[in-house]
Amino acid sequence: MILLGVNIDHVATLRQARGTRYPSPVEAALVAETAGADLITLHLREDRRHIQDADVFAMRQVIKTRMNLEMALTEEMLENALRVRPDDVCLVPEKREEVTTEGGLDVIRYFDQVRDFTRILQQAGIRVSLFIDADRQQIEAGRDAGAGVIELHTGAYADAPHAGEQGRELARIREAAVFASHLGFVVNAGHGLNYHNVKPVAAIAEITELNIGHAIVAQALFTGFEGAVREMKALMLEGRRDGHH
Ligand SMILES: CC(=O)[C@@H](O)[C@H](O)COP(=O)(O)O
Ligand SMILES: NCC(=O)COP(=O)(O)O
Repeated sequence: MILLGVNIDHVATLRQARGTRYPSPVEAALVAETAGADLITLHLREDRRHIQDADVFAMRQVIKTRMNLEMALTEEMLENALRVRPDDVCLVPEKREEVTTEGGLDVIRYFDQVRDFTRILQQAGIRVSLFIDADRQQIEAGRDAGAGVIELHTGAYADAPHAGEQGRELARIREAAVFASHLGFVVNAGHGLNYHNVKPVAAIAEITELNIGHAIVAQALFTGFEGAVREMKALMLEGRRDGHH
């Protein structure tokens, strides 16, 4: 089984471009669920460049599957999460000047804070995922911090300039997924996945869930949002079933 988390951040990007009320990320989330999304992911960034606080609260009221809130390691976001009570929180690094999430959370460097946030969120009944690079030491630090889920950052794989580099990055992801799975983690993956590169990642049996957003929202411009979600889910299931690409 491989689950699809549809990240609806960039529906909000289009709305924020003009400050209108449309397109609605909430409407997109409901369409995505109808189209086969197993959960909805949204990233409330500190700079509110796309998802707004109101989107998070509205989403909480209507999502029928699972709500996965991505957030930075800040007190503000922790308070937010405890108010909203998403099903999952994914702790991600944030830098104001970044175009998109550049790397994984440095669990080793911020160990105490990761451990404390993880405990507080888990005590509130929220499952905690750590968005990390495919790195054994980071995975082990995540275990020591008490997290039960990791999401492997697939950006380096997605951005690889040629097949050789892409193959090496895929091998790193596969090894990390096997290692983390043996440690008892639920292993997810995401960032930069699209219709051309998703199948090899979906073929990794230790991966439970892929979080995909930008490519789906982009495809929706041409085929509609429902079709874009259905196509991505179909490719993922194909990749998993075939076990190859
Ligand atoms: C953490 C992650 O990989 C995604 O949520 C990504 O951050 C999408 O949001 P941005 O495109 O704003 O980075
Ligand atoms: N954590 C990855 C995510 O939620 C979506 O990332 P992207 O597909 O928008 O790059």
